[in-house]
Amino acid sequence: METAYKTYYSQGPKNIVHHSTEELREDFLAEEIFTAGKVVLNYTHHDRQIFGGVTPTDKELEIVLNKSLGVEYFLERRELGVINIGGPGSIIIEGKEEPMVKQDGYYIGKETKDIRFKSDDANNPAKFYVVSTPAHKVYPTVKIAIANITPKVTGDSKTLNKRSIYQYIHPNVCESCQLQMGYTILSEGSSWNTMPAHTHERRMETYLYFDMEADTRVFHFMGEPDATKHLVLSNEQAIISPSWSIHTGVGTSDYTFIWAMCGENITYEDMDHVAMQDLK
Ligand SMILES: O=C[C@H](O)[C@@H](O)CC(=O)C(=O)O
Ligand SMILES: [Zn+2]
Repeated sequence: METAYKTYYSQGPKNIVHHSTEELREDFLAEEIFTAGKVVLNYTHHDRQIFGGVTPTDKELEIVLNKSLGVEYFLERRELGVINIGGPGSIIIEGKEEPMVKQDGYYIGKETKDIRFKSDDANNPAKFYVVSTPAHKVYPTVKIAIANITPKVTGDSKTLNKRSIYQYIHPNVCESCQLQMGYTILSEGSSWNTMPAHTHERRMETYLYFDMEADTRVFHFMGEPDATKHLVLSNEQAIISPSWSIHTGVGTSDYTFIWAMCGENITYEDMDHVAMQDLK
């Protein structure tokens, strides 16, 4: 059965000048990513990134997108990144099963036909965050464990932004056509991600915020640097950041996030840094 998705059309900075809070949420926020026993997908026309959650319980799940993408099978012309943020599970790729504990990831190359997602315990399901981008070359499928990544430690506790950036899908770890994906963990007492802020006109990005208590909120900021707006996010919600927008957030307590980018290049450092005096 074809997997449904929610479509988000592209938005330019002029569109959002008069957006109400509700309209901002409708155009940029994915409110529920992990639904027990289901595949939940979102399709943004910003660089045609697909992002969502696969939460298997008592049976295996797969992503079926043939008719809606106009292809024979999901990854005919796409690549896929996966990171498990839930209980232990496994991924079965072309019949070969690999265990996936929390923080295990995968790069799955174009032309992979059969991918199934499974949880060890239906009461503590795996939560596979998945991001797919258009791809035109086959690169090898690689399992990625957080323990094998040397994080980039950045920020400072004085400015409340000390954090470790784990680059999962990055040229240091594996090849990809355009997908870049990683996991950022804030140090205790730090609450700002991606501050100082940046844009990257050449790439869009999506963020998934998670590992939050029920009452914790992240104030996520978006918009052109001199016209920022915010949305309030709770646990396991995701947000689209167009290439022209900053993307930064501050939490009321602990949180973690996964970022995923695609566009013209895979040069992680290719950012347009915003000076503090230019933020409005
Ligand atoms: O373009 C790069 C992305 O925004 C993230 O990698 C930023 C991030 O993890 C952070 O600064 O906390
Ligand atoms: Zn960024």
